[in-house]
Amino acid sequence: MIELKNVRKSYPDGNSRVEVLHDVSFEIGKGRYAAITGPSGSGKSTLLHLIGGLEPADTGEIRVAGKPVHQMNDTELARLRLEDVGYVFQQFQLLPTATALENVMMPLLATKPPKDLKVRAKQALDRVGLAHRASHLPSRMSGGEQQRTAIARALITQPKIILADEPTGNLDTETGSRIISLLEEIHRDDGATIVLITHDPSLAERAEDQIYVRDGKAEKIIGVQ
Ligand SMILES: Nc1ncnc2c1ncn2[C@@H]1O[C@H](COP(=O)(O)OP(=O)(O)OP(=O)(O)O)[C@@H](O)[C@H]1O
Repeated sequence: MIELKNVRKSYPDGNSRVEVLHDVSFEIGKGRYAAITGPSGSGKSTLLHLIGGLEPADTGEIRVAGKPVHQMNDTELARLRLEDVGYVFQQFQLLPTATALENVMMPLLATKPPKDLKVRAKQALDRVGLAHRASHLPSRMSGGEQQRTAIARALITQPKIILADEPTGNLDTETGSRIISLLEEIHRDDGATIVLITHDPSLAERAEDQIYVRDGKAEKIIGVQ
């Protein structure tokens, strides 16, 4: 489902460039639940951005759902982000002036919205246990509720892959654990491939695969469960 081959990524640093990822190669199989761990600044978010087509790699090959991300133009990348991948971020990234329901509808408003969009958004909110919060603004919801809304927003496009960047980073331990249980449930019931960045070893251990990023390299530990 996700395949990286000899991927390199650098960023500008003054007059030169600093290479964050050197020659990274690994695969994550269809329907697997993988955790990415590693020290702060090691390149975990960068790796997720490359997989999700948010940023280009310098060199190497990236295939997502069988499609060559490294060869895509902007239109194809936009379609990948819309159709194949759902994102969940540490800071939730909800629109503050929109209700929970409107936030969940948002990804499909940019395209030709399906006629039953509102019904689908309500179902997605119900799925994450938030049917009763549909008309609330993010500021009137707890952190856990905001992250559930963000997960419902990721689910509205029925993505094959969910990329979650430290989704529990702004939550207390118990709320964070419930968010991880929800992602596990989506993985189990929908067969979605989940890639989770976490600093918490106990959360990483709950994943089927672990990818450890350090010194610009990624080492995969296969079949932990
Ligand atoms: N857009 C950018 N421009 C320049 N440097 C960047 C950019 N994005 C990331 N970096 C640098 O790349 C390195 C890796 O960043 P990244 O956010 O991928 O690490 P991370 O492992 O996710 O870190 P953390 O665990 O602290 O979130 C860091 O040194 C960071 O400063």
